[in-house]
Amino acid sequence: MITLNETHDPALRSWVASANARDCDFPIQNLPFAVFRRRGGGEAFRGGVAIGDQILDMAAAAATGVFSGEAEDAASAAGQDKLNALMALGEPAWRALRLSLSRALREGAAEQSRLQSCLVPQAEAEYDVPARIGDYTDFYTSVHHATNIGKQFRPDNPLLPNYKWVPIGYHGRASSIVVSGHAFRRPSGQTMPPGADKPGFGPSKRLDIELELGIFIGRGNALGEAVPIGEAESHVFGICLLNDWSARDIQGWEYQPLGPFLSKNFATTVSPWIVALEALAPYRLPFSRAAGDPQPLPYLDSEQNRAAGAFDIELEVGLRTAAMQQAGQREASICRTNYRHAYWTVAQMVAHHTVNGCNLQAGDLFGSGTLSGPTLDQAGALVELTAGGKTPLQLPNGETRAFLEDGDSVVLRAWCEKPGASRIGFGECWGTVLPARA
Ligand SMILES: O=C(O)/C=C/C(=O)CC(=O)CC(=O)O
Ligand SMILES: [Ca+2]
Ligand SMILES: [Mg+2]
Repeated sequence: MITLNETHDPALRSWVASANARDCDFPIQNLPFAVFRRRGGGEAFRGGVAIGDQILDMAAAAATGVFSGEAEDAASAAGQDKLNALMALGEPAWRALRLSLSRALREGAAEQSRLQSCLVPQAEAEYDVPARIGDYTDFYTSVHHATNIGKQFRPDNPLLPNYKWVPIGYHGRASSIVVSGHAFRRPSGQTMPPGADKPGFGPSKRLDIELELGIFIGRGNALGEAVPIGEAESHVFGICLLNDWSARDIQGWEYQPLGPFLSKNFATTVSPWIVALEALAPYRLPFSRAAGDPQPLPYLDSEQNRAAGAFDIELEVGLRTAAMQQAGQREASICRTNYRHAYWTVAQMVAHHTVNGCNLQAGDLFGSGTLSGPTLDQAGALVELTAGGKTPLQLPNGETRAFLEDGDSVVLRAWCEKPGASRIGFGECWGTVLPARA
């Protein structure tokens, strides 16, 4: 059962005044984790918690002695240079730390005097990838994305017959996962142009985005032991934003029969902030199958998953070209959708990934898969939004885009909002395309 507790109370206010602003991503009800340091000072990276426009430095906060019991161990783990130790502690420790943080950051808290000096403005911070990611698995949980992109890659057979039975995924590459703000070079590779009789080589001409959420695994499972769906969420630390940059021309030529390879492993961008699963409790939704679709097999089905397996998370993609940036214009919104449209839930991903005995480890990352919604303006990739490049996007400054051009920056955003609960956000996930290496 998903239960709300005092940390979710929308009436709570923080002594960090900026956290009480109406559209703040990081009110006291959120309390997401990142790894950060002050920019340019040669400081060590350490864990921090977002509160308003500030970061509570967890290494400094733990040293003040304001945390006790289970929260004390969790607070020192949260101050390390990666969050793996905190992730490995498990759900009771995460809950204890969240409760202590919520109490210590509340208006009127006695801890204010000791924690005040542990705040670092987000405007002065830079971030690192928040965990040592041992393994990265990318799922394919939007049936709308699978159908749209399937029509382009496989016109005769867009949605393969396994889709509605198996939460499809592939093993991605962890080494090239970067944090928001990172610029990367356009990849070069082999492509087979339409009508050609042999492949060419060169910079990708169909560089794309994929709007995804990233799911960080907390406590792992032993090799050989499946995680039952009823316990799956206790292995999930939290959720971030993820952009799975994709070179569609390289993908189309290389992907059969083993799936994406060099078309996706040149860069994957994650947001610095990980929103704890507990913070998302007010935004849980029932999960069900449309009439006519098969019910999930028993190992992918539970009462809890049916009652509240899905999440109500609003998602948006913005594109800012080099010309827009030069003119001081903000990004143009190119897609707006919601995570509620996913065909498979987080719990089902964990249960499926481990059903054969595969062991997950603290800090492992799942991609949700591109989160396209049911209508085309809700598509989370350019290849869908532009019908494979045939109908380019018209940008407000008169430019058009079929696929990404050099100098383009893309930002992903997500937030949860509804009457009777506090709005919480995921911050931003930015990446910029640089020209291919000459
Ligand atoms: O349908 C295909 O052949 C490939 C689809 C993808 O691009 C794979 C992927 O990264 C999964 C996803 O983001 O949903
Ligand atoms: Ca993907
Ligand atoms: Mg990628």
